[in-house]
Amino acid sequence: MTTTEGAPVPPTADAAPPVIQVSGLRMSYGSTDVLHGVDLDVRRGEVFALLGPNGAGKSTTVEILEGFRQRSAGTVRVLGTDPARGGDAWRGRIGLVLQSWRDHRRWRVAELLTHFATYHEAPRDPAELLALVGLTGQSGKQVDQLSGGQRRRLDVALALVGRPELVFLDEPTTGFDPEARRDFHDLIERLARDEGVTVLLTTHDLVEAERLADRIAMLVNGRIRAHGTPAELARSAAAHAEVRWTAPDGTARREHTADPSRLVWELHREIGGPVADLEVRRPTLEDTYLRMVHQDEVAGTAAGPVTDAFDDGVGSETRAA
Ligand SMILES: Nc1ncnc2c1ncn2[C@@H]1O[C@H](COP(=O)(O)OP(=O)(O)OP(=O)(O)O)[C@@H](O)[C@H]1O
Repeated sequence: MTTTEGAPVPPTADAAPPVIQVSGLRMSYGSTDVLHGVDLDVRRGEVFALLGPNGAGKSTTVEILEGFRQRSAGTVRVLGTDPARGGDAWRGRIGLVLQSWRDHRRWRVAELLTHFATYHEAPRDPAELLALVGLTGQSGKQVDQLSGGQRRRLDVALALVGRPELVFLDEPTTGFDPEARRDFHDLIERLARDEGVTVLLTTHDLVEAERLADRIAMLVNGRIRAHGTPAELARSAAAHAEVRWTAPDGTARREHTADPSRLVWELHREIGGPVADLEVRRPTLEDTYLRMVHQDEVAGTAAGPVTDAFDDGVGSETRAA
C-alpha cells in the first residue's frame, strides 16, 4: 500500500481509465529539482488529497496537471489528454481556480459569477452556486470587500460554475474559519457523491485530508512517500509499535517493532522479572506524517534518497532514548 520512490501507485480496480494518470513526473526550476518522479492515479468520482508540507511540490504538481506549467519529464494524462496540449474543449471539462478574477476587484460577487458563467455552455445557476458555497449574503458585495475566507469560497464557486468533471483545488480552505471549513467539506462530499465530480485537492492539513479524501498521497520533498485510503494509511502507521523501558543499568531504551508482545516477553525473560517503566505505544497517522516531514527537513533530502515512510525507524535494534 505504501510506495517507495518511483514505485507506481497500483492500477485502479475500475475498468475505466483513471481521470488523472501521472507517471515518473519530474520538475526542475532552473537547476533545482522539485519533483523527483511522482506517480499518481486518480479515479472518476474520487476525492483525492495531495498532502504535504510547505514547499513539497503540491502546487507545482497541480499547475502541471492544469496545463499551466511545463513539466521537465514524465507522462501526464488528465481526462485522457496531455495537459501541455489541452485545448479549450479539454479545459472546459476542468474546474480550476483562476487568479484572473482578482483583476475584477470592483465587480460585485453575483455579477462576476454570472459573467464567468457565460464562458460555459451549460453553467450552473449563479444564485444556486452562491448558496452552495455560502455566499448568498455577499452576492451584492464588491469583490475587493470580501474577507480572505469569502474570497476562497468565491474561488470554489468560480471553479464549479462550468459544471466540470474534474476540479482542482489548491489549498482550498486556507483562511477558513471552522464553520466555513465544515461547510466546504460537506460541499466537496456532495459534489463527489451526488454528481460524480472528481476532486483533486492539496492541503497541509492531515485532519482535512483524512476527513475528506477517498485516497491520500503524501508528498514530501517532491516524492510520494505513502499513499492509500485514510484507513489503510492509519493501519499501516499503527502497525509498528514503539516500546520504551528502563534497562537494569538505568538507561532509557526504545525500540520499534511490529510484534511488541514478543519483545516484552523477551525482555521479561532476559531481565528475569518485571520490565521497568514499560510503555507500548502505537503511532498515529499524524505521528508518522510529522516524523516523515521532520526527517526530510533534518536530512535535507531534496535530491537525496528516501526510505519508505512507514518502514523508517522500524527495526530490531535497541537504541538509547
Ligand atoms: N516559479 C518558481 N521558480 C522557482 N522555484 C519555485 C517556483 N515555484 C515553486 N518553486 C519551488 O519549488 C518547490 C515546491 O513549491 P510548491 O509551491 O510546488 O510547493 P507546495 O507544496 O505547493 O508548497 P506550499 O504548501 O507552501 O504552497 C519549493 O521549493 C518552491 O520554492
